[in-house]
Amino acid sequence: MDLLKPNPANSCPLTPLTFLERAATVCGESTSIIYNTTAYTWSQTNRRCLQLASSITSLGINRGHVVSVVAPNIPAMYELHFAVPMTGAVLNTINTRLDARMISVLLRHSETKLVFVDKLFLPLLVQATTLFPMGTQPPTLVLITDDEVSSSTTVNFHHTYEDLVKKGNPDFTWVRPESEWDPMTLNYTSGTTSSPKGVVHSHRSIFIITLDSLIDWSVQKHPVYLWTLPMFHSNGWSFSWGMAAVGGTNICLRKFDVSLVCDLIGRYNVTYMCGAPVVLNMLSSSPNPKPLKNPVQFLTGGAPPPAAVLLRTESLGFVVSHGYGLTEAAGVVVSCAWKPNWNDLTALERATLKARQGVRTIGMTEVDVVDTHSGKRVKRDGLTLGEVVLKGGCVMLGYLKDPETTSQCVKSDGRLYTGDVGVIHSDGYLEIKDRLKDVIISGGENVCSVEVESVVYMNAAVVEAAVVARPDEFWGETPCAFVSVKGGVTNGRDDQEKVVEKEIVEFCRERLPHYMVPKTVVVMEELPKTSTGKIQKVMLREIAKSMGSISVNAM
Ligand SMILES: Nc1ncnc2c1ncn2[C@@H]1O[C@H](COP(=O)(O)OP(=O)(O)OP(=O)(O)O)[C@@H](O)[C@H]1O
Repeated sequence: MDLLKPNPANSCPLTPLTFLERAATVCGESTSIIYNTTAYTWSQTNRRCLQLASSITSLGINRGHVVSVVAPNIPAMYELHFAVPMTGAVLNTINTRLDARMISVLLRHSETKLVFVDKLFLPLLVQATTLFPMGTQPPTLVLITDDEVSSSTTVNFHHTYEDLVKKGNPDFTWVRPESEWDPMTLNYTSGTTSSPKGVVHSHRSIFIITLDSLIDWSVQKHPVYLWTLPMFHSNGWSFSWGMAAVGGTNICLRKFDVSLVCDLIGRYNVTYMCGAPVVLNMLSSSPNPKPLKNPVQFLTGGAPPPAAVLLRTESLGFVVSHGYGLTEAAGVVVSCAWKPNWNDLTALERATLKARQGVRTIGMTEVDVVDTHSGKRVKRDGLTLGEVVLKGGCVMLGYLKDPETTSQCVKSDGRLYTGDVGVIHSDGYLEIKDRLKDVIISGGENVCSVEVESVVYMNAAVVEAAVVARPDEFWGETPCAFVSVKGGVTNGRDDQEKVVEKEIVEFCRERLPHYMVPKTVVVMEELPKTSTGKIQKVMLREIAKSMGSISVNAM
């Protein structure tokens, strides 16, 4: 046995890029991408990506260079997930909801050499490059044109996307990673809790998360996948490469719009889609939502889905799976693995179980909840709070140019500390209670905002809810709920708002211990969201802070 060592036949670097060539062989004539009137087959997608990769190489892009993309979920965005790493370069998909200043910061931080920009975002990109300091070379821009977008440009482009595809060599020998640890992607985090951090993943990590996610979600061969999750959000949780692995059809769309989404589901017989809970909320709280003709698998994650929202969405025919993950782990690494006997429970009981984040996916080595300081695991009693830690092959290489923050997160005990607070139930299932930074400490008691929110969401009038700390002279902090309600409230109608506030406080009093009940309720038209659609608690905390202490005001 001792003589048996890894050999060249089994040490080839793992990379998800090999899925594409296989898809072209196995299902070359099947549809790979549909977007408006454009449709490609897998052999066309393979050829287009090779041609594009060869053209990108001819622009001087080499191993380790960063190539960025600012585009919505259109075919070019999908193809670049293969074409860029096929040149040896690192793919950086930039959030299209960021402003010019932030985009400029990210382009400089990543030392981006080339940017592919969708026509709609061209003015933003041009503005971002004008913010480069004098003497700094801005990246080369490549324009992605689209008949759906009518915006004229005065910028003189040397390259357009389709020209690069056309000019490229279909027999290009793509650049394989020298090691599976070679960097493949760079993603800046959403910036929910701090400034965005540049997460770098290797080919190995993306290979593992892609296969792991397909298995965990039981994705069958030849699915029809609707792109409702932005591909820029943690690489679309790896399903861009995943669809090539299973020969799926990617239905692309520029923008999430409930009626368009419902139309596409029916038109193409969509079988799978993903999105944050906010997407579930939009689908299920639109006026007169129509039940689906055929069930659609929906994977949600990125934020805690309230049981009430799960219940509403499932009643329309969506089969919701719930996963937990973070950019630093490349996608979904914990999921609420469903047990057949849970099907016998009531709809509300099922939704409550499904709102728990669950257990590690098979690709992960360890997921636990530990005391942040000692690193020791907490009791499995569903009550003892601790920090969620992870270990597995899809944990990031680290934050770009930030070894200090990397070592604060990937600690010397070999685990990634997520900054999320959770409990482990006696059946071994994890439940996230909050982010460390969002826990409210009221009169010495820890109040987990997610728990209060899940109760507020059960109120039939509520569309969105977020609970944050309001500073208080007596209690230290008190829970303050921000809500938006069905039909909204008429601007300036204080009496209407007062009724909503009173009703929500009463509703919570009947269902929560006194110290957890929001002492303040603020009704808003719509809650502010981060660029990935998460409710922006930082901003709500500022508003709560500016309201001052209730205890003093009341005196
Ligand atoms: N199913 C889920 N339930 C509860 N929270 C979730 C779930 N999935 C993800 N999250 C939250 O989202 C976080 C990961 O989000 P992401 O990687 O997009 O960046 P971010 O944490 O929002 O931004 P930043 O790190 O810049 O503050 C997790 O750490 C967790 O707090």
